[in-house]
Amino acid sequence: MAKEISNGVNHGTSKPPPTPSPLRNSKFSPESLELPLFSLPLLDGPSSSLLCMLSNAASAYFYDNFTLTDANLRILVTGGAGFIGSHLVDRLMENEKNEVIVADNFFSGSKDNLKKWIGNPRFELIRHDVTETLLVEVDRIYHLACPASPIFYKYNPVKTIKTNVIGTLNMLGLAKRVGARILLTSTSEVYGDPLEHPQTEEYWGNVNPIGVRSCYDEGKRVAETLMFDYHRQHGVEIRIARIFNTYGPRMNIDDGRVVSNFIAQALRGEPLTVQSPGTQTRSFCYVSDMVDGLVRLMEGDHTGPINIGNPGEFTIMELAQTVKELTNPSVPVNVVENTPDDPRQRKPDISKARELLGWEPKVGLRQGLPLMEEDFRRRLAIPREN
Ligand SMILES: NC(=O)c1ccc[n+]([C@@H]2O[C@H](COP(=O)([O-])OP(=O)(O)OC[C@H]3O[C@@H](n4cnc5c(N)ncnc54)[C@H](O)[C@@H]3O)[C@@H](O)[C@H]2O)c1
Ligand SMILES: O=C(O)[C@H]1O[C@H](OP(=O)(O)OP(=O)(O)OC[C@H]2O[C@@H](n3ccc(=O)[nH]c3=O)[C@H](O)[C@@H]2O)[C@H](O)[C@@H](O)[C@@H]1O
Repeated sequence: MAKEISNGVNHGTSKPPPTPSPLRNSKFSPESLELPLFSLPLLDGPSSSLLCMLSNAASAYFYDNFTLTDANLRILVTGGAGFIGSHLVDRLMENEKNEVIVADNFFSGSKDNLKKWIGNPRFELIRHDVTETLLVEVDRIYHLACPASPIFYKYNPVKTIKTNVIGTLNMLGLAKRVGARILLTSTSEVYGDPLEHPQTEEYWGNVNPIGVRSCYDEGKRVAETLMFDYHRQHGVEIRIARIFNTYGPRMNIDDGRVVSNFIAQALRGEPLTVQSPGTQTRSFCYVSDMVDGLVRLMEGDHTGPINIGNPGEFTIMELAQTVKELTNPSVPVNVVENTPDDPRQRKPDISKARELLGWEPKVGLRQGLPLMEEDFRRRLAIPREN
């Protein structure tokens, strides 16, 4: 059972949940709708299937006839206390018609990231582990819950794979039951150590199934499979984003990812640790661009998978030199040992995102790094010297 921690109010089972929002809209007329075939047979018992039919049908009507800004949506964000999740919550809460529920176990996320929304009547925060079932009446599920830094996901690999597999199964079960649309934040790691470059969505990947990263990359691959099986078998409306390295304010300062490591090291005057050989490449997407892509994918018409990332490609050594130049030119750059199975190259082909979502990133690395540096300076209490 989820423990409620926000607003001093129990938002769990003590009061009946309001009707899903498309049904709450006064212009909705269920009689005028043809119910979709995929809601049959009644696999979950009559009441939930009926709810699913009505909600799916209502959504179809609703989105054909109204612009997004007219929508009253109740939105669940799993992993919403984390880095990308908390920025997504900010974006969703900006629309005053939205209600947002965050479910997070705070493994790598923090209530601090959401503090500006705590107490807002349109916002609820639930301490909840997605490996347990959750019942909330929602229209949308952004399913982000999963540690993303390799250090965090390798810390307890069995838990990581449970989060990816059982957690996604639970969220798909919820989506099916309440007729919600669900978006999975998958990863470029499904391409493994890619033999095709740049990576298109058609590429099936080159992944080690038994390596130390497998709990994460194979876990996400199974999560994608589950999404498509629920879609084909149960008609659940799905969206899959394949996210490429994303950076920005609110990353955990010591979470081990490369951009946060380099900025923290530069600010502390410590050597930047380039893991060998330093010629491996990554493509870095600023978090506001990522959130924009996720919302467009969720509200668009395409299941995906769709790559969302910045196609600008940098070697890790180039990244270190750029951080050094922008943040602290006096720090040394050291080459240190790498970890197993580190992908040698990564760059998204974003043709699909451009064509199907009308999306492309706007913030370049040299614009984004200083924004992140400001946030890290504030949190580390290292003011800029004039
Ligand atoms: N940031 C990136 O570069 C990147 C790249 C590819 C994919 N992604 C995906 O995007 C999502 C968010 O990544 P992020 O960078 O914000 O990571 P993050 O670690 O900051 O956020 C993950 C959130 O999920 C929560 N969480 C973890 N396990 C949970 C569980 N079992 N139950 C409930 N909550 C749980 C954490 O506490 C945290 O708040 C993840 O699914 C990640 O795989 C991120
Ligand atoms: O884009 C993705 O799909 C994935 O990107 C990252 O995974 P990874 O690229 O391995 O992230 P980092 O730990 O930031 O490493 C990037 C590169 O920097 C190197 N690195 C890392 C840290 C460091 O201090 N120095 C350093 O050189 C690593 O060896 C690696 O080559 C994310 O952390 C994953 O959650 C995400 O799924």
